[in-house]
Amino acid sequence: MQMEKNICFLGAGSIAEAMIAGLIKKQIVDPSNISVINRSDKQKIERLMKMYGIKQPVNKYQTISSAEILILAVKPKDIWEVLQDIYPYSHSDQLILSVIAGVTTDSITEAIHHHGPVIRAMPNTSAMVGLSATAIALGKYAKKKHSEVAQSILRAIGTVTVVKEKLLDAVTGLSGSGPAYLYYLVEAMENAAVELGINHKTARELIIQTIIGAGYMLKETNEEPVILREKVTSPGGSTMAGLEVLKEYQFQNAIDQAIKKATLRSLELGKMMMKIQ
Ligand SMILES: NC(=O)C1=CN([C@@H]2O[C@H](COP(=O)(O)OP(=O)(O)OC[C@H]3O[C@@H](n4cnc5c(N)ncnc54)[C@H](O)[C@@H]3O)[C@@H](O)[C@H]2O)C=CC1
Ligand SMILES: O=C(O)[C@@H]1CCC=N1
Repeated sequence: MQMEKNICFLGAGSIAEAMIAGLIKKQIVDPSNISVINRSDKQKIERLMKMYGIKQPVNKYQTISSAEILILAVKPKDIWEVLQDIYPYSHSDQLILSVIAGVTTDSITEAIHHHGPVIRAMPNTSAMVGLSATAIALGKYAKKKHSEVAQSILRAIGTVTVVKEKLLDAVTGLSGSGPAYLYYLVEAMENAAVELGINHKTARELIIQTIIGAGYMLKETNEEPVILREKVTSPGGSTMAGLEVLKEYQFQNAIDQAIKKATLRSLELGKMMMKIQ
């Protein structure tokens, strides 16, 4: 059943577009109930209107005040300006759903000057193909019914897991940024493959299927990754030789540090937002 709610996106970047595409493709919301406000880039809005049939707001502030759900999808550096601009038109009957890294529900609540429900989400760019791993956390005024609405919106772009808000920065470092770590790995695998004489197209096909296959193995077999790894690794074989090099270069330590640094950065982004206030 379609959700009969007016949704207004603030920010029309890649995450907003992925969400719009998912909501329409899965018929969760009728395009006529979606509007998008972007600071600049008229062409982008026109493309979104043409592609998805969404509405162009005639009056920005009327659109904001009549929306039942406001989705905040600008970069962290722009959120303070957005909240300053919209707070006189936002009200406590609206659900505010933010996908912005680092920015806490408390700081949003403080900036909008009312006690309406705020939910913070961290999706990832696999949202574009409906496969985001999204985590959400409820702000102090959000209830179960708001969580259900947020989850039905976010399920349009993949899976949704509810976590405590204090974990969302770690989620950002883990699964928000996670696709970038995997793409970085793919870049390295491709370079090595080409140097070894495999053509680029073949290398790409083999790597994609390897990643999909490993992902499915983890999901379908429920085996621990260490067990799956051991099953690939014959004693004295080629995998063991490869893994020894990864150990020598402290691969696991590098991943550990990357996730922790990304988590810290997410926290810093949130604190910067507090300082702007
Ligand atoms: N790209 C990613 O992998 C993920 C991003 N996020 C979060 O989603 C948010 C958006 O990210 P992207 O979509 O990648 O960014 P983006 O840069 O593609 O899009 C942001 C959009 O906001 C618009 N904008 C800026 N100021 C505005 C204002 N005052 N009013 C209206 N629109 C304004 C910009 O013109 C731009 O189109 C970020 O806060 C990011 O932390 C969350 C999860 C994953
Ligand atoms: O890099 C960023 O800040 C955003 C948050 C998670 C993925 N991209």
